[in-house]
Amino acid sequence: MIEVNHLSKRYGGQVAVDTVSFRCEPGTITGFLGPNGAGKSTTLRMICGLTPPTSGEALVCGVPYRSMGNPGRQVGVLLDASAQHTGRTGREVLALSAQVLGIGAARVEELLDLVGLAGPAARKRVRGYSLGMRQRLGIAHALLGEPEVLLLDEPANGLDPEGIRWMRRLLREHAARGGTVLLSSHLLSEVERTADRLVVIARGRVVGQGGRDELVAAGDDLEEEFLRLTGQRYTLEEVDQ
Ligand SMILES: Nc1ncnc2c1ncn2[C@@H]1O[C@H](COP(=O)(O)OP(=O)(O)OP(=O)(O)O)[C@@H](O)[C@H]1O
Repeated sequence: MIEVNHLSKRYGGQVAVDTVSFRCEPGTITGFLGPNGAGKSTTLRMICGLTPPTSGEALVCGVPYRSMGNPGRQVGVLLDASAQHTGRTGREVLALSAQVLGIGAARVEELLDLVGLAGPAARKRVRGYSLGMRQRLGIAHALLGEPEVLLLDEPANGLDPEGIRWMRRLLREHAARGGTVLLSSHLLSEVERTADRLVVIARGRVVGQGGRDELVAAGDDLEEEFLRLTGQRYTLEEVDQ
C-alpha cells in the first residue's frame, strides 16, 4: 500500500510537485503518467525518502519510507537504471545488495534467470550493458528482497517490445500475488495495458485519476483524454498562433 497525501516540492521559486494525493492498493498496478518534467520522478523520490518534501507526506506500508527498519524487504525501487555501478558485473551488483539485505546467493541466481541475464550476461560488466539490460538488472535489484511494494520510474525505457511484454507479465504476476505496483511513464501506450488505475500528472498537479473507463470521457479515447488532461492536445487554431 502506498498513500501520498498532499505532497509538494518546491525548488526555489519553482513548484515541481503541487499538493499531489493518491493511493495505490495491494493487488493493483497504478500507472503514474505525465509528460516530461511533470513531477513524476520528484514524487517517486519523495515516496522513497530520497527527496524531502516541502510539505505533505508519503506512507509506504503505513509508515514513511525512512522509518522502515529494512526497507529493501518491503519496497523494491528502480529509479534510474543508468545510475548503476558500471565497473561491476550484473551478478556482483545483485550479490552486493543481497549481502546488505541478508539474502542468500541462490536468490541472486534465481533473479538473473528471471530477468534474462543468466549466463554470459551475468559475467559482463554493467558498462557493457545496453539500456534494456540495465533496466532488467534494475528490476532484478528491485525484486531482490521479495518486497510487497514496487516503485518503478520509467522501467520500460530501453526495453524492446518483447521486453515490455515480459515486464508487463512480471508486474501483473506481482500484483496477482497481492503486491502493490506504482510505475511511472511519459508514454500512455506503455502503461495503458499494464495498469489497473492511472494517476495523470501535469505541471506538478494531479489532473486526473481513476480506472481507464473513469478517465475516458464519453466518445473520446484514452489517448485523447490523456493529451487533453496534460495540456498537450492543441486545437488547430492554437497551433496556428
Ligand atoms: N533537483 C532539482 N532542482 C531543481 N529543479 C528540479 C530538481 N529536480 C527536478 N526539478 C524540476 O522539477 C520539475 C519536475 O521534474 P521531474 O524530474 O520530477 O519530472 P518528470 O515528470 O519525472 O519528468 P521526466 O519524464 O522528464 O523524467 C521539472 O521542472 C524539473 O526541472
